[in-house]
Amino acid sequence: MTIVIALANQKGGVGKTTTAVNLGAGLAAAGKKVLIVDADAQGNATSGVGISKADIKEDIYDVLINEVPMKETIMATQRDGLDIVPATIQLSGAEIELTPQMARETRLRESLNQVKANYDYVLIDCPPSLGLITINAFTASDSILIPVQSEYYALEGLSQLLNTVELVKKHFNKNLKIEGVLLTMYDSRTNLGVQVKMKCKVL
Ligand SMILES: Nc1ncnc2c1ncn2[C@@H]1O[C@H](COP(=O)(O)OP(=O)(O)OP(=O)(O)O)[C@@H](O)[C@H]1O
Repeated sequence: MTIVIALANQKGGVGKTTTAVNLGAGLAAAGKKVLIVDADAQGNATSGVGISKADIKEDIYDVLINEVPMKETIMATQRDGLDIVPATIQLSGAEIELTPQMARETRLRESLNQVKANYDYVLIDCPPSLGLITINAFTASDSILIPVQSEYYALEGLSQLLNTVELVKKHFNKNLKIEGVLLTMYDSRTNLGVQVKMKCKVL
């Protein structure tokens, strides 16, 4: 059975993309079939797995807005077992374009449902916001892995993130779970690092 995990935190630069790419590559190296869905307009997961922007014909924007079947956007990477649905900067307009559309919260789930049986794991790299794209990711996922950077404002905004999870559970995906908090850029030699780790443990 396929496991779909969203990497999410509306704070920027906490390690969502780095985790998606490395977890994806690690799972593929362990013999699993993995699809990364790049849902961030910066397209860093796309370039992170070695895809050149010039080679992308259709991307996640076309899936969400133009209803292009996801299988037509999937690109193989150089690593066996690791595929990606790429993102480009055109995704930055998608939040606004999705707003008046029918089934705007469930579009990613519906398109993913057509391909996910081909994979053991699907990892969705979310943008640094709690907008419609992140809601689409939560609606399509079994669980959410929350990278938290070990820094001063690490836990700020986490309650908003958890509220969004509750709303998605209530309206679109009652089985959605929190996979866990992943502490990134942790330095055990600093008091701050140790304090953030303790706070994450009591969450
Ligand atoms: N575990 C880590 N240790 C050290 N540096 C890291 C780690 N994870 C990520 N970084 C670095 O932190 C920066 C931000 O990481 P990344 O792009 O993965 O974050 P992000 O949450 O996806 O960002 P955004 O919110 O902009 O999408 C990058 O320069 C990355 O190389």
